[in-house]
Amino acid sequence: MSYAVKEIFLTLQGEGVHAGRRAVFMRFTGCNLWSGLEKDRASAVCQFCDTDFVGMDGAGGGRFKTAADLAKAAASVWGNDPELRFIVITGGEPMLQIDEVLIQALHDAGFEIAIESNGTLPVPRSIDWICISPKAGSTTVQRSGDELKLVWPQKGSDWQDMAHWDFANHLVQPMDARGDDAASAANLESAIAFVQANPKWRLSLQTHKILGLA
Ligand SMILES: C[S@@+](CC[C@H](N)C(=O)[O-])C[C@H]1O[C@@H](n2cnc3c(N)ncnc32)[C@H](O)[C@@H]1O
Ligand SMILES: Nc1nc2[nH]cc(C(=O)O)c2c(=O)[nH]1
Ligand code: SF4
Ligand SMILES: [Mg+2]
Repeated sequence: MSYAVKEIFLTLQGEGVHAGRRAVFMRFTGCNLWSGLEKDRASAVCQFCDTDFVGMDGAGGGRFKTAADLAKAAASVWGNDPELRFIVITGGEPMLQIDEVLIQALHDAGFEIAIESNGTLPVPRSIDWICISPKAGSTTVQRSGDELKLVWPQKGSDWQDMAHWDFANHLVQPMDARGDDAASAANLESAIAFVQANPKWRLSLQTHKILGLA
């Protein structure tokens, strides 16, 4: 199988438990909860997405024929130092494309692998760090992992039920209202109040946006 990749870039992981860590980001094309086209946003299952995952035209993007080719591209973005290689696989929805062959190729290249997934498809435990971000209106089948990251607020999401799923870390991340600063500020305030009331949950900020990183 081949892989459709939007972009591959070096940055710091902005979100969650690994925030601040040097990471290669590999963003796969396509999602099962939104086409990625603005004309479809209002009718999509997931309507708040902050990401362009359409096409293969980003930096380092393209169609990769083999897992080995893709792992080689990721290694070259990391640079020469083989130490502490860390890759975050995201999208779009990366589980539409990731397979064991790719996971093995990235491990062979020395990467510790993290994933950002909406949890609608099972995620293999061969991935080292599983972050699931459930979306209201979809069925989360992947109910275990390292990090549950709930975008907040989300009408129709049952966080009390989620708290019983098998995750090591529980985070709430304020919804970026994409240009509506007042709404973003209200979402942040609401997320802080939620954490103040529910000590099982921690705040995750999108620090890359604060820092002006990709
Ligand atoms: C773009 S998604 C790609 C991975 C996967 N499809 C998912 O939803 O988890 C990456 C992360 O950004 C979060 N996210 C997307 N739009 C957001 C927004 N407007 N505000 C805050 N977080 C957002 C998602 O919930 C997810 O945790
Ligand atoms: N720096 C940075 N950190 C991130 N963490 C999760 C992201 C994502 O889009 O999946 C993301 C992203 O797009 N950039
Ligand atoms: S599931 Fe993830 S990639 Fe898909 S539209 Fe929602 S936030 Fe964006
Ligand atoms: Mg992002």
